Amino acid sequence: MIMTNKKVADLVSDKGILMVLSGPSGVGKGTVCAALRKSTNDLVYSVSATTREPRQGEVDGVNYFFRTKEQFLQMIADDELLEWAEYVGNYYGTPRYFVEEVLASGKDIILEIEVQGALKVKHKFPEGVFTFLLPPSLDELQNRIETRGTESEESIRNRMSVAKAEMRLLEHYDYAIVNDEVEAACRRIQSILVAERCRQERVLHKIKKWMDEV
Ligand SMILES: Nc1nc2c(ncn2[C@@H]2O[C@H](COP(=O)(O)OP(=O)(O)O)[C@@H](O)[C@H]2O)c(=O)[nH]1
Ligand SMILES: Nc1ncnc2c1ncn2[C@@H]1O[C@H](COP(=O)(O)OP(=O)(O)O)[C@@H](O)[C@H]1O
Repeated sequence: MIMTNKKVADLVSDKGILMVLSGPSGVGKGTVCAALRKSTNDLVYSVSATTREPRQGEVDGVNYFFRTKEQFLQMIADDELLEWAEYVGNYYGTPRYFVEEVLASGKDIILEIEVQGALKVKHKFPEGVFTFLLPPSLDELQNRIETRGTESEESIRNRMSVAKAEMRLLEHYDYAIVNDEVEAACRRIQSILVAERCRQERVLHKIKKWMDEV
């Protein structure tokens, strides 16, 4: 059958984009994701499971699925997690089915996860888009963790030392964004998503197949 009437736009838009957003504790990942959730309807946020205690104001099922260590280990055993990692004494993991469903429905999804988990996702989803959020400076990073007021002195020290190790893994990411100002960081992430939707490799095989058929 001649398929010259088929719309190219329909051809190229099927699966959504998986974006991973990493960055040191306190850089503003949560703040930037919350702003993106408000302003961008077609970007879905993946809610992780964790064994850490909820902070004041955090809601189960919105910020995280708060689980006991036993429950978390059971999720691993049941293969319910796309990836998981231990970070400063707690477990964190991404529920797998939700991510798969969102991508299959054609929507984009953002995973706010630390670097070990991000590298595991990269292995499973090499076509994912890996973005690293950088602080304007290390002093400002420490200042942000301190002003957030959620961590003990020990937790701040641990997070700052992990931060330096995490920033050394920047080379594994596709994009680096400085979170100097929240709105500007959001605009940069939205621009990345727009550009990635047009990335030639995402559509090339479909266009080739279509051209072979017409
Ligand atoms: N690997 C992995 N890391 C996660 C996940 N969810 C959150 N994280 C990361 O775990 C780290 C600690 O998160 P959190 O306790 O909320 O502390 P914060 O970064 O200081 O706000 C951060 O780097 C998060 O991005 C997940 O599902 N998997
Ligand atoms: N661009 C920014 N400029 C100034 N303060 C910021 C900015 N982004 C986030 N913050 C503040 O820094 C602190 C840490 O942000 P948060 O989103 O909790 O970081 P993360 O999720 O990366 O640990 C919060 O108090 C937040 O209000």
